[in-house]
Amino acid sequence: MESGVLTSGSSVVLNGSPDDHFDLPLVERPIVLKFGGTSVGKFAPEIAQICLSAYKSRQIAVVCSARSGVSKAGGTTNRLLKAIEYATRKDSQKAPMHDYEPIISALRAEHIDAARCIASSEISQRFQASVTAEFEHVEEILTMLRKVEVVDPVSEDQVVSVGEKLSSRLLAALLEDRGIPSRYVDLSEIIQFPVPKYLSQKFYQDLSAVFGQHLSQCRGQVPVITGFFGRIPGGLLQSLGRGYSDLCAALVAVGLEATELQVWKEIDGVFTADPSKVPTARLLASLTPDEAGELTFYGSEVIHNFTLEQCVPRIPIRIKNVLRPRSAGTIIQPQTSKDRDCYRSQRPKRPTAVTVKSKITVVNVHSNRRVDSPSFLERICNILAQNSLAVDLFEKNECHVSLALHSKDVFVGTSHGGEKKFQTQENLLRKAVSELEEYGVVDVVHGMAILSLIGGGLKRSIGIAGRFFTALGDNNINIEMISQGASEINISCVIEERECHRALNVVHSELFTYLD
Ligand SMILES: Nc1ncnc2c1ncn2[C@@H]1O[C@H](COP(=O)(O)OP(=O)(O)O)[C@@H](O)[C@H]1O
Ligand SMILES: N[C@@H](CC(=O)OP(=O)(O)O)C(=O)O
Repeated sequence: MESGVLTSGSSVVLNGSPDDHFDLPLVERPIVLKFGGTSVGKFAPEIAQICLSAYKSRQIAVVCSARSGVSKAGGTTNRLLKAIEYATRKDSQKAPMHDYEPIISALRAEHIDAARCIASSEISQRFQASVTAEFEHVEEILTMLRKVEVVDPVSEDQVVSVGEKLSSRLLAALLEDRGIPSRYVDLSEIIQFPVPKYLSQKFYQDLSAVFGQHLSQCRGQVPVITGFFGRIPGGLLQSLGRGYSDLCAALVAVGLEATELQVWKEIDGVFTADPSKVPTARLLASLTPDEAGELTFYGSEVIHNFTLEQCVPRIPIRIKNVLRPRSAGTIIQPQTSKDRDCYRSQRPKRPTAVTVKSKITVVNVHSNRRVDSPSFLERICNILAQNSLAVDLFEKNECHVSLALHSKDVFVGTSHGGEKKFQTQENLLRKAVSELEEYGVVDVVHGMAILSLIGGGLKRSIGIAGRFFTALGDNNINIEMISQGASEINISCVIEERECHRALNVVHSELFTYLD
């Protein structure tokens, strides 16, 4: 088969071995490489080199997020969102510090400056012209928004999508510059079919098939794809939130029946603990999708949940480091339910990783016994649901319930004018607590963290929980709440947030020394 030719596949089978899921022979299935914002922002030439090496031996497709500088917080997406916020402020004409123009000028200058790594002046000029045109369009939208002083989801998406459009244009230009036939692929208006109100798995299956068909047109060229896709009524940002480019890469991988999705970061892969907090943490060669999902949920977000959901059980995901491309990274292998049972029985009887999730509030409700035990639980769940409060850990006995909640702003709807409405979790909690007080004495403890031990082998391991809690106790780390059972691969407890760094290290040296 011709190098770089992509073919789409659309079969979807949810059981059987991973290779049974595909129509295409192995040789025709590409690798999808996804690059995050900080990597594209800092290491575009290194990324071009990675693509070149991969392209020499395989068919590849590339997905890019918007450029960031040192951190995602100061990245293109955040600054475009800030520009929208300034444009729609009611006092935008009056307050010079809320002028969005300096933000746009700086972004334009940075993108033009990024063209420095393109050697060919012709390719560089073409890229720079696209930067100018994209920002002219952004300015037109922002001028309109300044007049109406409110943002609608379509305009928000149009502005935000420019981040991914320009990073993908940059990488496509760089690949062309390095002699790889490449094609910039804009997915920001790819959805031309009815979108259901709730984004179901069927919708994602249809979408990945559409991506696959669209990309099969890149005959003989490496597609460099915007990690932004749309249009979704209500907006991509509002429907999915941040991290959508990981989802996009997963859907591209499914649509192209990729042999592997490689998510390139600035870290070697998944470690036994966050290496920025635990210096002795070790790189894990492999991880099950269940373990990766638990790790992500409980604070170690190395891989986005969306990506896992779409790739599992079909496509392996490999986390790799843009700065150490020769390192094999960490692979998350798809598993069928049969594999899972077999794997669990073979998994070492020890934990895989320890993680911490901060910004936790614990709510304890001691029943006044005005309602019986089952109704007590039902009322509590209703109050939480009515107040849009999600619970991370839940413990109950006959007359006592403890809840651990992660504090974040909660999206509670859109006004008639299209304005997004958020509530801080604190406000939602205050209201919920006043309602819970009808059923008992409520106390609220802020400044907590969830410490979790994750591992496929935990269920069959005797004595691990004991060593986990003893290590904490021996080091005077107080445990506010314990939970084991909701997931058989996770043992969690709630501790004070100020102790979480120490707790991670204490638990790591007690339970992960087998690696030394
Ligand atoms: N178990 C873990 N293994 C690897 N990284 C972890 C783990 N837990 C937390 N992290 C953190 O996740 C981040 C992963 O890196 P990266 O994805 O490149 O950063 P970003 O989230 O800024 O894109 C790092 O900041 C790392 O400290
Ligand atoms: N640029 C988007 C999409 C994204 O997924 O970014 P990253 O791959 O850098 O996490 C965001 O900031 O949310």
